[in-house]
Amino acid sequence: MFSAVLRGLSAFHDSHPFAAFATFSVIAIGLAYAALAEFFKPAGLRRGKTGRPPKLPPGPKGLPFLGSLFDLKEGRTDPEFKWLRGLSTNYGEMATLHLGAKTWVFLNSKRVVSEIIAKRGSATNTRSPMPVSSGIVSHGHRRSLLMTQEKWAEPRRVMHSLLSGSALKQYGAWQEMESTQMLAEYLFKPQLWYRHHYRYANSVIVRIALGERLVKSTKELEDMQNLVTYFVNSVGTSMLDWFPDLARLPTWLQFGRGQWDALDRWNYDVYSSWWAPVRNKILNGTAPPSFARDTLLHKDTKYTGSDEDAMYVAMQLIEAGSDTTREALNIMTMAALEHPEAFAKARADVDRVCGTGENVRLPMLDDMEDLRYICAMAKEVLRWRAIFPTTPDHTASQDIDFEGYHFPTGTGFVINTIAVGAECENPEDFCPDRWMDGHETDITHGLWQFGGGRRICVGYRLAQRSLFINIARLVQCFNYEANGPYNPKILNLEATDEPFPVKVTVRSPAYKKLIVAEAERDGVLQDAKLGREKL
Ligand code: HEM
Repeated sequence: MFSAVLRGLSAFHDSHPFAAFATFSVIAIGLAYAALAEFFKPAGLRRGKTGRPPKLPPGPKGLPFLGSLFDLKEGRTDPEFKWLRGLSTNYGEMATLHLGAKTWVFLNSKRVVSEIIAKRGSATNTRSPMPVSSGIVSHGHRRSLLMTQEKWAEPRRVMHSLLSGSALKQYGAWQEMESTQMLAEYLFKPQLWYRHHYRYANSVIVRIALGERLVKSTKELEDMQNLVTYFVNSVGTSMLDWFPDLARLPTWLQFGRGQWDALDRWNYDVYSSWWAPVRNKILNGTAPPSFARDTLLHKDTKYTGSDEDAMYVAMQLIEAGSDTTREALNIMTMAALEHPEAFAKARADVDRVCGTGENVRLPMLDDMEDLRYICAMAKEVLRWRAIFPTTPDHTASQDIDFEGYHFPTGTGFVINTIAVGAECENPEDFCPDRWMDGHETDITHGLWQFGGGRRICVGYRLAQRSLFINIARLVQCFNYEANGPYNPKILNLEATDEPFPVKVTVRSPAYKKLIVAEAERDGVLQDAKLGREKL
């Protein structure tokens, strides 16, 4: 039979050589396409561990092979986030997207986020492989944010002990002191308001992680901020991240590999320049208390990673902790320009608790229970303009059945924070009052901007306290007005220079006096007066 087919093909080739060539080519291309399509089939279209066929929510069809990759790229950078909003209006609470060899289900409502990310957290706590962003540009150590479950458990264990419970009390004093310095910097250099946000955020987390107050030049700080921006922008921009099997090819066949290796080297050098002096002091016994000294490099804590792992854990904490807090304070500034009525209400709340005139004092972290409008404002800042329009994927480590759907192992779940944040009345308005529900002091109650489940942001309590103390003090002491045209939807969060034009002035000479006195008492007045070259 087979030889008869061969004889027939041979005869066809002899009699019609051109037609035969065309036919064979079409067949070969078809077979190659089918083989590749099978090899790169998105995770959500495969059978999972139970062997049952998938049943997924609806979603855009996308292109062959690439799926909706182009839409995702544009959708996450559009200042209006129309595409991300559309996923909710067009497909409902869940929308399935095939992205290269991955399948991500976008969770568009609080209800499904709570069901999948929180209630089923033990089955949705890993991440899909990202060879570039969590491997190549991280010197093979992987970014904690993107680590898969097996790799992540150890760094998460040590980070957790650092950022919860009693440790927060100790950090509170540092947060208040750095915040006082920030107010003084606002006084002396109001035009650099955005840099003061970064110095504050960076200084707090550097002190926690490495034990010392920040002594870095503007250039070093900019390097660090740029590094984070490049890293964040590297996530999902390479085909290797969407087709992780391609990372098994020889490196010379991996398109664009050179630029990722260069980013890795830069990253490694910047990290080492921050880490090495601290490590040396720890080794020769002269280092002050810190997460690095007392946890990562301390023999009693049994941290199982290598020295280099420790560096990546400490430095990633600094990365994750400083840029986000800085960005949130920039969003607060935009809210002050756009919604002066909310700003005035917040100031009245602070004045009620901290007084005015002769008896005025700065708000402290202990005022949180009494300053609930400020707590609500911190939540609204994060809802109103999302720092992360989508969270990283929470990938299923087992098959999941939910409301008639069957999600196979390997399906990723992503919180669409734009759609979820718009589940309220007049979502475009900046309205802290919407959070005055008795849960103001619990920043994750009803708010998914820190992610959720077992991968919830390690630093959310620290971040909450930073936002609280700084929002309370800034609304109390300073006035904001626009200093030129701007677009309220474009925050330029990545900019190292002024992201939008703002004129900041101190509320009155009495507040100037208060800030100077407090900065002097905390011993940070001189630091605040220094030029930005060394702080
Ligand atoms: C406004 C401030 C912040 C926001 C909006 C934010 C947001 C997030 C989000 C969305 C995630 C992913 C969560 C998930 O996958 O469900 C995350 C993870 C993380 N965040 Fe934050 N974050 C902030 C501040 C901080 C701070 C201050 C620190 C450190 C001190 C920090 C450290 C981390 C780390 C280490 C992870 C990785 C957690 C893991 O994968 O297990 N973040 N953050």
